[in-house]
Order: sequence, then structure tokens, then C-alpha cells
Amino acid sequence: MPGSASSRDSSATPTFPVAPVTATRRGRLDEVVRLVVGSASMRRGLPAARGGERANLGRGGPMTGGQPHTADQLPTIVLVGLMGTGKSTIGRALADRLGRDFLDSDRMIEARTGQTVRELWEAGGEAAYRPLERAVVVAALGAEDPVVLAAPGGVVEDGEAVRALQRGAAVVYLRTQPETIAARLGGEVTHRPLLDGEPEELLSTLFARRDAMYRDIAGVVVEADGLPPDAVVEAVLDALATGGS
Ligand SMILES: Nc1ncnc2c1ncn2[C@@H]1O[C@H](COP(=O)(O)OP(=O)(O)O)[C@@H](O)[C@H]1O
Ligand SMILES: O=C(O)C1=C[C@@H](OP(=O)(O)O)[C@@H](O)[C@H](O)C1
Ligand SMILES: [Mg+2]
Repeated sequence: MPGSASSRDSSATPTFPVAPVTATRRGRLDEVVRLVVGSASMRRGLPAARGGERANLGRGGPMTGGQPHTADQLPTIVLVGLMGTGKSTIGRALADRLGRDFLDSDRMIEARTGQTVRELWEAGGEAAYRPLERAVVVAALGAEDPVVLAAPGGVVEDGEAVRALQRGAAVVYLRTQPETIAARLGGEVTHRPLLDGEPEELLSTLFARRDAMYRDIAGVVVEADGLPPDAVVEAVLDALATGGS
């Protein structure tokens, strides 16, 4: 079964240099995140419920719920969720807004191994792939400045990666229904070998397994279903600005 529980604590973690290979320097915004607090979704009056449940940011980390935060106070922001939920798309835009580097775990793995996700998966399967995911998560969390990280979809399958996230990142779950993702992705399963076959059915199985796991590690759950990317970015910024309260 994809994402089997046995993969949560698999073998040795490959070591990668900490320096982000795929980072794109966006230029730092020094000002307090007025753009966060005065974000467009608030101005547009999007219903708060779409913007996410308010919960403690960075469970197990330094953040406390209910406190407003500035960009500089936020630790590394990690987007988690099913494949196709928008981690890469939203993460890039979010990093742009915050003037941070953006790291995409899939791209990091490909840059560091010289192989595509599919090639890696086909050569070694899940057992070989999860330690690579763990390694890039650990590397991203070790970056000198806080970044925005699009986590591997399977981050919750690896206990060590989860523990690393719980040491201080602001973890945001982008929650989208599997049927929405399947319709969105169509045949776009290139780096998603887990979706070979019947994507909607496979996504539903993954959602049933992982929804609670993503919730469990996230400080903020953003209900992204049906929202266009810019509204999801605003919802994430809103949730981060209010400390998930
Ligand atoms: N909120 C959204 N609404 C509609 N399409 C989206 C949204 N977020 C992402 N997409 C599209 O869905 C696809 C998968 O997004 P991606 O960012 O690659 O997801 P992930 O990194 O979580 O696998 C891309 O084609 C992207 O343009
Ligand atoms: O959820 C998963 O287990 C996976 C998600 C994919 O990344 P995206 O979430 O960026 O699609 C990719 O790493 C691999 O196919 C496994
Ligand atoms: Mg991605």
C-alpha cells in the first residue's frame, strides 16, 4: 500500500549540504507584515472558515497561538498536504510575498541526486525515496534564514521528518479534497508515481490515510478547496499573522 506505516522510520538519512540549491532569492522585506494583516482576502471579505482553522502555529515549536506575528518572527514555514494540493504553487507565491527563499522538496531531491522523482521511485521504490525526503526536510530546516518549504507529500510517512518539523517550524496544512485535486491534475502525474492508474481513487485512499496525519503535525489547517491560488496565499498569510488564533 502506498505510504505504508512501515516507512515511517526507515533506514539511514542521506546527508545533503544545507545550502539550498533551488532557492530563489526574492529580496527581503524588512517591514512588519502589513501585507499579512491587511491582506487581500480580508479586504475581499472571504469567509474566515475558508481561511483555515485557527490553531497553535508550529506545534511543539516556539510559536504560541493567538499572538499576532510579523514576518521576521515567523520561523521556517512548511506547507504540507496531498500531492497536487498546491504546496509548490502556493509556497513559491508565499515566499515571494515574504521575501524569503523558496525550497521545493521534489526539486531539491532531483537537484541533489541528478535523477527525477519518477526515476528514483522506479529504481528504489518508497523505501529508498522516503529517506531522501527526510534529508531535504532536515536540510531546509537547517537553512541559515527562515525559508518557505514545500514539503514532500509523504513527509508524514517518516517519523524522523515529522520530529524535525516539530522542532520549531510553522507547519501549514493545505487541505484540498481528493476529487478536486484529481480534476485539477488530469494526467499531470509525471513526478507522482503513486498516482499511476486511477488518480482519483488513489488520492482518495491517500486522503483517508493522511488527512488526520497532516492535521496532527500542522499548527494551521487552511481549507484550500475551491479557492484560487491567490486566495490560498492570502488565507495562509492571514492564519500566520494571527498566530493561528
Ligand atoms: N488553489 C489552486 N487552484 C487551482 N489550481 C491549483 C491551485 N493550487 C495549485 N494548482 C495547480 O495544481 C497543480 C498542482 O499544484 P502543485 O503546486 O504542483 O501541488 P503540490 O506541490 O502540492 O503537488 C498545478 O498545475 C497548479 O498550477
Ligand atoms: O505524497 C507523496 O508521497 C509524494 C508526493 C510527490 O510530491 P508532490 O506532493 O509535490 O506532488 C512526490 O514527492 C512523490 O510522488 C511522492
Ligand atoms: Mg510539489
